[in-house]
This record gives sequence, structure tokens and C-alpha cells, in this order.
Amino acid sequence: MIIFKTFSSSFQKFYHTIGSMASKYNVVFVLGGPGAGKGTQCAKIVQEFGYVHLSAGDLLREERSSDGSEFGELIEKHINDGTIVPVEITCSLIERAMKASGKDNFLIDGFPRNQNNLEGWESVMGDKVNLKFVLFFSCSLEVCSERCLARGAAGSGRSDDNLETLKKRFNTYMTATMPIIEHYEKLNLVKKIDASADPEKIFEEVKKLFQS
Ligand SMILES: Nc1ncnc2c1ncn2[C@@H]1O[C@H](COP(=O)(O)OP(=O)(O)OP(=O)(O)O)[C@@H](O)[C@H]1O
Ligand SMILES: Nc1ccn([C@@H]2O[C@H](COP(=O)(O)O)[C@@H](O)[C@H]2O)c(=O)n1
Repeated sequence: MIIFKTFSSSFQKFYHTIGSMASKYNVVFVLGGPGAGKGTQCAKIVQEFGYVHLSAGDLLREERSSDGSEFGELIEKHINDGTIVPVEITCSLIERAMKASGKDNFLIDGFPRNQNNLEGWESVMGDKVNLKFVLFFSCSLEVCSERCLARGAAGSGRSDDNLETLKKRFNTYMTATMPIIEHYEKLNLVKKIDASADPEKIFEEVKKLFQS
């Protein structure tokens, strides 16, 4: 009888663990400076490994332009100031997009960008997500800047691809986002890639991480 009870309770624990793992979203956060190449590499990961790519910046730009959004002006101001939109807005856009996709594996690009993003995400999504790792594209600010300015000159249409806003974006990156990357480094969750090479070379390194 005792043996049966012990077996039954162990089985229940095992079943519960497997059950809760199976129902969680798998997430890879993708971080790096403005223009480091996060979006470019995410597109390749989607093609090769079938993840869903959600860019926090794209979701915010979409919300900003959607008719009747109560957050349009607020988002516009943050984007032009290179500052970070309150997490309640960003997190609900991400969660909505995750649910709408009907899929389980996500690259969440450009998030979490500051302590407010991190805490808001943890409180709303912490239990629903299995964070696999944080993919960190490391690149000098000079190279990032050249890429953003070239993207702007090529007609990206982004109101923040100009020198004045870029200075503010870099300041936010150094003061608010780097501490988040350091936080995940302490948890051993960061996989760092040198993002200064050409896109194909970088992707060779990225592939190894997703294959392992
Ligand atoms: N490895 C690379 N070498 C040269 N140019 C690149 C490389 N990767 C991306 N680019 C170019 O640099 C610009 C920025 O790339 P991308 O949009 O992927 O960066 P990002 O990190 O997503 O930027 P942001 O955070 O500003 O949205 C694009 O014009 C892209 O074509
Ligand atoms: N978590 C985030 C992500 C982005 N923003 C705002 O959008 C701007 C553009 O972001 P990209 O990732 O597309 O470069 C960014 O400068 C922020 O103003 C945000 O608030 N929160």
C-alpha cells in the first residue's frame, strides 16, 4: 500500500510537470543595439527553424498607426524620444500576437528592453512561458549607427532612423537594456553572437545555437 501511494504521488508530480511544460510557449528573446541586425537574423531563423517572429518595435509601430488606438500619441512620443513604452501596452500586444498565431515557438525581438519590461513580462507571462535563451547580437555603436542611417537613407520610413533620435536610442540601450542583458547573463541564459560580420556569416553561428 505504502509503495503504491509513493508511486502514485511521484507519478502525479511527473504528470503535472510534463503537463505544465507542454502547455507553455517556448520563447527566445532577441536583444542587441539599434540596427545590430536582430530583424535580419530573425527572418532567417523563421525560414530555417519555423519560429514565429514578433518584433516589439513592429507591434508598437502597427499599434501607433491603427485607427482609433488610444495609445498612438504616447507610442509616437516614445519612439521619437528613443525611450521605452510602458510594459502594459507592449506586453499585451505581444501576448495578443502570440495567441493569434496559434503557434508555440516565438522569437521575441527587442524585448525586454528595461526593468519595467522585465518585471511586467514576468508578472503577466512568467508562468505561461518557457524562456529557452536570450540571443544577444553584439555590435559596436559605430556599426549599428551606420546600419540605421543607411536604412533611413534607403527609405525605411522610420522616424527614428536619424542621428538625433539614434543618440537617444543608444543612450536607452546602454543605460536600460544592457542591465537586462547582464541580468540574463547571471542566469546563464545569454547566447552572444558577434553581429559585425556579414549576415550569412552571422547566420552560420546562429544556426549552431538553434541546432544544439
Ligand atoms: N550583418 C549585417 N551587415 C550589414 N548590414 C546589415 C547586417 N544585418 C543587417 N543589416 C542591415 O542593417 C539595417 C538594420 O538591420 P535590422 O533591421 O535587421 O536591425 P535591427 O537590430 O532589427 O534594428 P532595430 O532594432 O533598429 O529595429 C538593415 O538595413 C539591414 O539590412
Ligand atoms: N520593448 C520595446 C521595443 C521598442 N520600443 C520602442 O520602439 C522603438 C523602436 O524599436 P526597434 O526595436 O524597432 O528599434 C524603440 O526605440 C522604443 O521607442 C519600446 O518602447 N519597447
